[in-house]
Amino acid sequence: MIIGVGTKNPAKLDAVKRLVASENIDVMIRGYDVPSGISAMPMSDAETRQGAMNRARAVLDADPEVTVAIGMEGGASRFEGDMLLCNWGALADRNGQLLTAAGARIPLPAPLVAGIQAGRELGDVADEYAHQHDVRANGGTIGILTEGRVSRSTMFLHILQLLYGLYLHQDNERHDAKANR
Ligand SMILES: O=P(O)(O)OP(=O)(O)OP(=O)(O)OC[C@H]1O[C@@H](n2cnc3c(O)ncnc32)[C@H](O)[C@@H]1O
Ligand SMILES: [Mg+2]
Repeated sequence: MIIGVGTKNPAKLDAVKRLVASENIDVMIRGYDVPSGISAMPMSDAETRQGAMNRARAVLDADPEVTVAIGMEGGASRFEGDMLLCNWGALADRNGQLLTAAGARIPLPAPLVAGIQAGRELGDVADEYAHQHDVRANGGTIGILTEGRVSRSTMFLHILQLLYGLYLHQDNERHDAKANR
């Protein structure tokens, strides 16, 4: 069985590796450079979730060998005067199932908000803010802002645990429905 992931970003792929290891799932993980179909810096929950769903569907289209596809997308979302870091994941399978789940959210500090409001990508602004290179592929903005307590990979792992749990739950529901017929 092959799990296809709609990214080449190591922080996101690491989250999938950690899920597979912790759940003891016997699969191969493949990363695909697929389009998210949204802007490079999504500015709402709706757009961010759409990006995650688009990536998952695009992976199923890209490789017929993939049985389950995952898309992960990061973005920002306005909430009561704050700009929150927001992240979404999507899981799609060949039976037309499409599940989504969101991750932890924290307000972005003013310098980061100013950067993305000026139309820049958060990853670039975060590099400058933290004086680091390629924050997006390593601990992520959430890692910087939490002093390493929660990395981008750990945040996405949580989303993947939600998705995998939801997927198992759907499966159980289907079996129960069949048994009660
Ligand atoms: O290669 P892909 O999978 O596209 O990975 P990415 O790092 O570009 O991540 P996203 O497209 O999901 O994120 C959309 C934008 O938000 C930025 N971003 C989101 N979350 C971030 C985080 O925790 N740390 C750094 N940048 C982040 C990212 O750099 C992009 O500009
Ligand atoms: Mg991107």
